[in-house]
Amino acid sequence: MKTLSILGASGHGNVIADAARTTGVWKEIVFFDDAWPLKRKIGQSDIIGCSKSMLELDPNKTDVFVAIGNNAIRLSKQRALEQAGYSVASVVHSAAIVSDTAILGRGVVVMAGAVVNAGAVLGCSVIVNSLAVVEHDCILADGVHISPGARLAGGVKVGELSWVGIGASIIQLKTVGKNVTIGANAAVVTDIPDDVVAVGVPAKVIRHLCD
Ligand SMILES: CC(=O)SCCNC(=O)CCNC(=O)[C@H](O)C(C)(C)COP(=O)(O)OP(=O)(O)OC[C@H]1O[C@@H](n2cnc3c(N)ncnc32)[C@H](O)[C@@H]1OP(=O)(O)O
Repeated sequence: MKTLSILGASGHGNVIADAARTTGVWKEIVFFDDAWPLKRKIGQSDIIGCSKSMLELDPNKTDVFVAIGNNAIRLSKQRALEQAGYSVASVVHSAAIVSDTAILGRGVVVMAGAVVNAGAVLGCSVIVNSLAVVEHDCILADGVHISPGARLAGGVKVGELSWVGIGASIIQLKTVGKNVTIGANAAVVTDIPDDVVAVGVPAKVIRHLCD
């Protein structure tokens, strides 16, 4: 059994460690964070070094995981670790439901109570947070975060680095573009273009991020 080394000793990281423990896949879970050595413990786990010292680990003895909430930073750190030869794990909480026909990329986490249904395809570094629902045939690109309790109906597509806020809903077959933020509790009933913030019921664009 390998160790799981998690980059990012945040609340999010602590939840990922909890999820990883339920799987029984790793013999121990340790953290790396730039708050080390001032901060040395998170939850049940030790923080044993900073982000630089993580690159001294033997890739044969550890899997790695990036637990950073910011989608762009998480994805870029994951790609850097992969380029350095590390194996990036995916973590599926034992109380999540993931269809055998769903496809999960590297560095995905599916938290407690979440459902990922048949034919869904999740890219790398995707977060499916607690109690979120990703229905059949959804396609989530790299670096997407589906927040707690958000629900994506069948065949929804979400572009790279987009964030679907807590409790939001997206009706079937709609497409959310790249680098989009969908606000908490929004109801998405139309396609949403790239690089915008959309909120409300029904969701409307309130900001263009490239302006
Ligand atoms: C485990 C975890 O914790 S995972 C994290 C889960 N967290 C979330 O999902 C948070 C989602 N974030 C939001 O909903 C935020 O409000 C955002 C990102 C949509 C907007 O945040 P900001 O850019 O700071 O916008 P700001 O707060 O300035 O609001 C701008 C306007 O939009 C409105 N607004 C903001 N969010 C929403 C929303 N979810 N629904 C409806 N209206 C909203 C505001 O009332 C404000 O309206 P006004 O101009 O008439 O006063």
